[in-house]
Amino acid sequence: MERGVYCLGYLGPRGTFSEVAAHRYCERKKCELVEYSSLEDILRGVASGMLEEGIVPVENSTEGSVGIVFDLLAGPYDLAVRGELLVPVVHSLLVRPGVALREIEKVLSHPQALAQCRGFLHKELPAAKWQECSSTAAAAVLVAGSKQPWAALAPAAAADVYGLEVLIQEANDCPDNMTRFWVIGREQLPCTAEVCKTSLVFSVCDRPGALYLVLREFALRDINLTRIESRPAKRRLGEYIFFLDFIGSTIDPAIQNLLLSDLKEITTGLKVLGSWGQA
Ligand SMILES: O=C(O)C(=O)C[C@]1(C(=O)O)C=C[C@@H](O)C=C1
Repeated sequence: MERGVYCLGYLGPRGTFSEVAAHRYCERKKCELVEYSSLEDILRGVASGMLEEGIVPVENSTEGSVGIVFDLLAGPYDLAVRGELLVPVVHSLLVRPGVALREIEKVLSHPQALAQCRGFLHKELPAAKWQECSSTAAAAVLVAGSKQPWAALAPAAAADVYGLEVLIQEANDCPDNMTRFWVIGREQLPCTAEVCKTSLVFSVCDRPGALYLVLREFALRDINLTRIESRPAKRRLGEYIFFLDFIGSTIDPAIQNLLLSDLKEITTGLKVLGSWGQA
């Protein structure tokens, strides 16, 4: 592939919500968009230097975190969070022209999308089977290429790309459905925006008050936390790592002191994922 100056990886094919996020991000810089069929491949592409950056979904307002991204950032890949974008997510039910709602036997989409439309599917298509695909647009491709009465949950814009029809405009259960995307690069960038966020992942000893002691450091400094979540440490059942986002930048000396000194002493492992301007 001929390489432009700046390659941004996203979850393809054309027509995904990730592509919407990628285009929004690229309004600010000239990008060459490179499509991938898995989030891990995007991170691997960034780590290997094939891509300058990748854009990945990390959190949805209905379904919560995209666990795989957090696991990969905490574990095998030493990558940096450099930005975030919030994208409104409206799932439409797409069919081949002429297919009616009562005929639909199977609904295809990304597992996040199926889950965000769970109520709609139970109510409107209780007998239809669900098939998970690598993305919403990948589901649209399969529906377009099949002779079966199938439907895809995908952005309405994917209908034009793949010659489908929008049967139901909005199938998501929550009207303000929104997904947060992170821009991932290799090195961390200094955040100088008016409001910065910083993300870290840490572990603590299994003893009373261990997590409290970490949170206390933030409370004492009047630092506002914006997200905290535990994920399995993948060693033993009941062992966790914690992901925490807060308002502040790693260029602030007080934050540097907190991360490099105070938190280091009361955690058993600490990795800063980066600072970026709040969306
Ligand atoms: O399949 C897509 O269109 C994507 O961009 C992926 C993805 C996700 O993984 O969360 C992005 C936004 C929506 O939450 C549903 C699916």
